[in-house]
Amino acid sequence: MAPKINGVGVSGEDTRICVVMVGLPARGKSFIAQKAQRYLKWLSVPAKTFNVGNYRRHDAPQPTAEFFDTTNAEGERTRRAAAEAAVADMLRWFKSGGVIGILDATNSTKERRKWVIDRVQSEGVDVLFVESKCDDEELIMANIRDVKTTSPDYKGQDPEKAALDFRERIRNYEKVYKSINADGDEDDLTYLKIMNVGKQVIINRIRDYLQSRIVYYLMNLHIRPRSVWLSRHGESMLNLEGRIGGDAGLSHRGEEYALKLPQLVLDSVGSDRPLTVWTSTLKRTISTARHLPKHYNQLQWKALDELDAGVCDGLTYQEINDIYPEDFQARDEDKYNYRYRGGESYRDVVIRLEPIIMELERSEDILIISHQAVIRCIYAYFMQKTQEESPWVPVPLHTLMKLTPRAYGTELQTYKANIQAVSTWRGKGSTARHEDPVPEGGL
Ligand SMILES: O=P(O)(O)OC[C@H]1O[C@@](CO)(OP(=O)(O)O)[C@@H](O)[C@@H]1O
Repeated sequence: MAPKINGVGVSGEDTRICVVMVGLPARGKSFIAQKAQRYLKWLSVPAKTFNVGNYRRHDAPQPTAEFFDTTNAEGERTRRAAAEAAVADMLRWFKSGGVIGILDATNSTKERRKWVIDRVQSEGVDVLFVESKCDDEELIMANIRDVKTTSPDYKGQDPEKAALDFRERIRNYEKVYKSINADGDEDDLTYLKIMNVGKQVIINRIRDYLQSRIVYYLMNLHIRPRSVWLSRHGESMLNLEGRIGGDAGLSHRGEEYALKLPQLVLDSVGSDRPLTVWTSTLKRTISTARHLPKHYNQLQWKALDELDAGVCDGLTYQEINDIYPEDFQARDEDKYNYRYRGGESYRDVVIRLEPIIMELERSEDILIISHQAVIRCIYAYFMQKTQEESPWVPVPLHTLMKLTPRAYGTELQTYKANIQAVSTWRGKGSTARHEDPVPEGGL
């Protein structure tokens, strides 16, 4: 079946792309590869990263810098074998239905790039090179700090010695590194060159829809420190009744949350640095945001409105089960894909949230005040939740969540307002108005 992105089949029955990372060590290649994989999987595009370093570690678990000297024949052989094993695995994975394979390695010479093209294209897979070039010392240093503390190559070693060795390794790569098309003879390659993580980009010969989607996403990434805060609206009058959807105002306790939110945010931000606030267009989120400081910019997004329950809007789960028992059961069986009659599925919500994610990636500090289903979808993007898990993640009312992107994942902190609220979480099969207790996990 043709893969689908944003609900549209991508061009051709068998679009398969090998995204080949290029660049010196400590240039954020793995960060970019991981993010691209996460984004694509969130959009239901089968994507997988093949990290050549992981293959190399089988034979050379903790090599010193001289292993990476190109005059070291043994090192060269081992590295070549690791690249071959990674690409062979990737090609097998493509045969089993993979769509975007990401080859995470330095691929820093023209010869290596030529080899990858020959190997991969002969199997009918297109190649998109993504080079991360960086001469910003601060960024490089941050990456070196990260590597020396997190890389299995230096596990158990003195961090300072590790940093020195890693710098030496980089120098060995620098001796042979050629930026893509630096000599003008790689002009026929399809590539995206990102300088200093987004300050400048060069795009060459991007061919199809899916390639341009990947490129557009990567162009919007930045690595300046920032966080994203998520909160549901305060408890609503319909939440009290256990009714879904609608456009009700806040309950008394919901109003209390709205009043407490500015302090909760301030405690979490740790300074009066302003945030940009995004709400949905529904009353309950706008009311929740209304006591936030005036110097916070506020924006309403239709895309942040709650999952549309169609004919079930305003009903309790018990009423849905009574009137549409087959629908109730179908939703429990496949909650991600179930679309309410005349309404939406979680999959539909992810599709309409895609521009929000893109905008989030471009932005600095943002506070989003939205709804249970929408927050689950955004949370799934940052925390890599599967489609089976995400529609069931508990997202309690009156709780602020802070997500901070880090090199290899997202850090989560939660802040409880300590204002009571009903539970709107519902377990499989249940028709309870307010199910309690709510399982651990999520917020
Ligand atoms: O997908 P489920 O678990 O039904 O949760 C979504 C539901 O959560 C609710 C509350 O029950 O969201 P919210 O109060 O955040 O607007 C409903 O409006 C919505 O239909």
